[in-house]
Amino acid sequence: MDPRASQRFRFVRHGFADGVAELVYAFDDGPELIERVTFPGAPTVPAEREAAFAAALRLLHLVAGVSYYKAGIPETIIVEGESLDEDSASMLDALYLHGLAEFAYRNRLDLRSRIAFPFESKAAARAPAIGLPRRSLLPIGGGKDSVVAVEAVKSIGADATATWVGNSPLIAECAARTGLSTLNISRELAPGLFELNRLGAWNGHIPVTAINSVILTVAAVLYGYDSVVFANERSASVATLEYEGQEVNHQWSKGFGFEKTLHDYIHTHVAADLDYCSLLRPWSELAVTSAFARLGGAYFDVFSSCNRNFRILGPKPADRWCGQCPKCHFVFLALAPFMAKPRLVSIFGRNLLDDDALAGAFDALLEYKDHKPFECVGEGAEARAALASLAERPEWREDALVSRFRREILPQLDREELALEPWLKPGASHLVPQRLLGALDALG
Ligand SMILES: CC(=O)N[C@H]1[C@@H](OP(=O)(O)OP(=O)(O)OC[C@H]2O[C@@H](n3ccc(=O)[nH]c3=O)[C@H](O)[C@@H]2O)O[C@H](CO)[C@@H](O)[C@@H]1O[C@H](C)C(=O)N[C@@H](C)C(=O)N[C@@H](CCC(=O)O)C(=O)O
Ligand SMILES: Nc1ncnc2c1ncn2[C@@H]1O[C@H](COP(=O)(O)OP(=O)(O)OP(=O)(O)O)[C@@H](O)[C@H]1O
Repeated sequence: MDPRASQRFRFVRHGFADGVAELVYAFDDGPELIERVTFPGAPTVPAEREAAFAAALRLLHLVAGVSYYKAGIPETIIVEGESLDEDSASMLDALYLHGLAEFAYRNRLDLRSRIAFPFESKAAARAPAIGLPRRSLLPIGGGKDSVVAVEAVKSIGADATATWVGNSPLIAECAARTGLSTLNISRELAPGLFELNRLGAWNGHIPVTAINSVILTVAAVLYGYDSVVFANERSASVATLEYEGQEVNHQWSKGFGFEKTLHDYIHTHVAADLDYCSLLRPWSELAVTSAFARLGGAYFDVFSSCNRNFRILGPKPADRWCGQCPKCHFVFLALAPFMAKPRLVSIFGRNLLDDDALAGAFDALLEYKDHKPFECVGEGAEARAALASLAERPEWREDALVSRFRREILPQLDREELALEPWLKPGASHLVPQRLLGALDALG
């Protein structure tokens, strides 16, 4: 079937048995697309958590549907067997619209009039507190951000479990290195999606952090944790570009807007005592790389931020760092001001700032003659501050791209806007609960 020609996207049903969540979708009356998420050693849900678990599972069905909806983007969305309240529908409208903004921009589609989740009731009853134990799930993505958050939580001795979704051996190695208890949740996308892709379905970026966030929300209720503590930095809230009045942010579901929406939604619709937050929210990318250089020594040989490692189907890099993608370029640049040069070069296998062929790639990171890449990279202004600081250091200033920056780009910039120090100061906004505020202090 051709999902592009479909009229309806259907949330068919969801269920949970033997630790496996089954999430079922379909276009029109076409074949069912079934995603499975496996929670290892799942306990029986205690009676006082049953309603919260059902609400979290339903939320997962609705949020994970974005992977499938995007294949056809039909006119009508149908949620079978239940009715949504207005808050749920508007939360989902926002997630699908903003989370698919890059997908829409790159495919030249306008989703603004198309995404409308149906709703019936005005408001749902508020979820009660369910006595969740005081311990945290800490998601691990294999890169520097989660390492920094983990080390901060460890520094205050809080009870926490390193948790990851998917079967990446690289993430497993990082999680083991934390020394915390671990939880690995498996996620199997519906095989039919890959077949639809092969046949020419719409494809592109989806808000995967939202999906991981809700998988961990289900896990928190199931196993008994009172907080899901992500490691999304302040810089993630800044849009990649603006187009026809709409912000397009590759990292939308890592941004503060989504964090606040999901935090509030979980409190009102899942469990009043389950917190969702990001420990790194006050900090820029440069503050995080500076903290990683300080706290992350035990992970230097196992971490990687290169997203090409995390493909399900596509080829993975031979080494931890492909050296070709914007994420490798940005992380190299953002670590350089804070790490001894030989150490940094040995992590990446070569000096990326001494390669003329990467001039255009680094220009985009600086937002010089181009917009920021569609990747998880920091703000153009912080990339410029990092490069300006290297331009003053004898060990870096003669390297090809630093020297080119000094000659060609630096003279066009306002030097007052190139200081590194302001980027190392925290912003005010965060949703970190009282119990974990000490971990926030540990990063300062
Ligand atoms: C690893 C990666 O970057 N994948 C993106 C890539 O996918 P590709 O086709 O090269 O290979 P696979 O990852 O094997 O995926 C195969 C197809 O499966 C579909 N799919 C996959 C995962 C999923 O959760 N939902 C899906 O629908 C999709 O059709 C794939 O083609 O390109 C795709 C198209 O642009 C992207 O959708 C893949 O992105 C993954 C969902 C992914 O995990 N990406 C993260 C690395 C990522 O982008 N993280 C962001 C977080 C931003 C946010 O707001 O959440 C970041 O770090 O900035
Ligand atoms: N497979 C995953 N399972 C669970 N959480 C994940 C997974 N991948 C990423 N995350 C979480 O999503 C958030 C954003 O991911 P991101 O890739 O920015 O972080 P990271 O891998 O820790 O650091 P880096 O920016 O160096 O890649 C982090 O909190 C991270 O822990």
